[in-house]
Amino acid sequence: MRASQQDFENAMNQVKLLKQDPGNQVKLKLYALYKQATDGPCNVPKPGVFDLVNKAKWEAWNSLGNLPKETARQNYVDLVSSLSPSSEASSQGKRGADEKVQESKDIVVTSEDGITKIMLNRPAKKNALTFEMYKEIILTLKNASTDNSAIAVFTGAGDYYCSGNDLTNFTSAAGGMEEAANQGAVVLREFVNSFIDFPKPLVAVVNGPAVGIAVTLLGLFDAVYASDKATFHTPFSHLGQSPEACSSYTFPKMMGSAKATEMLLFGKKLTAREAWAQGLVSEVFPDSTFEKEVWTRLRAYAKLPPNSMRISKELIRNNEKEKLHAVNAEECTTLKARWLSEECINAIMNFVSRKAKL
Ligand SMILES: CCCCCC/C=C/C(=O)SCCNC(=O)CCNC(=O)[C@H](O)C(C)(C)COP(=O)(O)OP(=O)(O)OC[C@H]1O[C@@H](n2cnc3c(N)ncnc32)[C@H](O)[C@@H]1OP(=O)(O)O
Repeated sequence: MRASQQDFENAMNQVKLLKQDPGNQVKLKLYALYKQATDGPCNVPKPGVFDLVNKAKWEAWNSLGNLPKETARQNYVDLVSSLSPSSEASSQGKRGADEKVQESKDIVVTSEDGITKIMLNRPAKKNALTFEMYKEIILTLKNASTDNSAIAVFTGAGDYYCSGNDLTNFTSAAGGMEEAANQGAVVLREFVNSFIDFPKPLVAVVNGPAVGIAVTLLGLFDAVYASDKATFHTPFSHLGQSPEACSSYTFPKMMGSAKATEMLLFGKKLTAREAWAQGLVSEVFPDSTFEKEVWTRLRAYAKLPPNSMRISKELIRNNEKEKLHAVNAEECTTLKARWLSEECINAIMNFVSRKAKL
């Protein structure tokens, strides 16, 4: 049966009630189907190269070609019903001891042997962080701070630990670049705050290369174990951006300003051993025995008295907490302006159009 105009309007209202952001790709698809169903095939000129958001919307609409209005209306209704509360609920997962505690495509959270393991699971994109992943991690850390685990551990699936921020986060955002930058700064601030405030020992198991925010965040971890295949790269100047995750404070403090400058201003990539020598990494392991050695050690650490570990962490972190929050706020304000700069837009466009890689 074909969707009626009433079904279409109901679906439009349903979209406004979605509790979970369906993600940029779905939002673009919804936009395109809506335009096709109401105006027919794309009939407006292609926006300019710097008008990233409207260009992405135009491309999504234009890609529907001569799809009939009725089919677009039906596809819109079908897409909205696939995002209905029942499917939203199923992506939330269940909680419990020694089992998968959160089921999501890109972040897999398990709890076993007193360890909450948070695995970035987008290996085809080198575990680049989408807006949705930032939000999921905020929720995951909130849950992990009160669950029955003793420690929390981040790692990556596949050959990378994480290639940092997904550079298409801004190019595919619906709603304008300025709006995306505003929202990005709010999400980033909350995301970094959740690391500053996390009350239990937080460990990174860096299984491969780490880029951008995946590196800067390490300054807020309590221990960082790295495979000798891992590298640490913060190419902020290459991207027209500036440091985040409190690294403008933690890196100079940890490694001295001369070494921090090489990383944060000049984008020098460090090997795992160099990162260890700078104090960013606790210990480096041969890749062949990395997983076995590290997880055996972490299982032993997770048996230590949890309250004692939490209280000791609190003593250490409390000396710095206020400062870290202030640095985070300032870095987010600075980055928001950077994201709207020509330097940054050009760098992202070059990556998206495959002209530049690190
Ligand atoms: C709430 C917002 C907060 C923002 C905080 C600010 C954070 C800043 C940063 O993190 S800056 C760092 C950003 N990251 C990068 O600049 C890395 C870009 N990626 C690369 O240079 C390369 O992909 C690589 C060196 C990581 C890996 O190269 P290679 O081994 O040759 O693999 P591919 O390039 O073919 O990658 C495979 C596949 O993954 C996609 N991809 C990889 N990284 C990213 C990324 N960061 N963003 C988006 N997509 C990424 C890549 O495009 C390929 O996709 P494809 O197969 O072509 O569809």
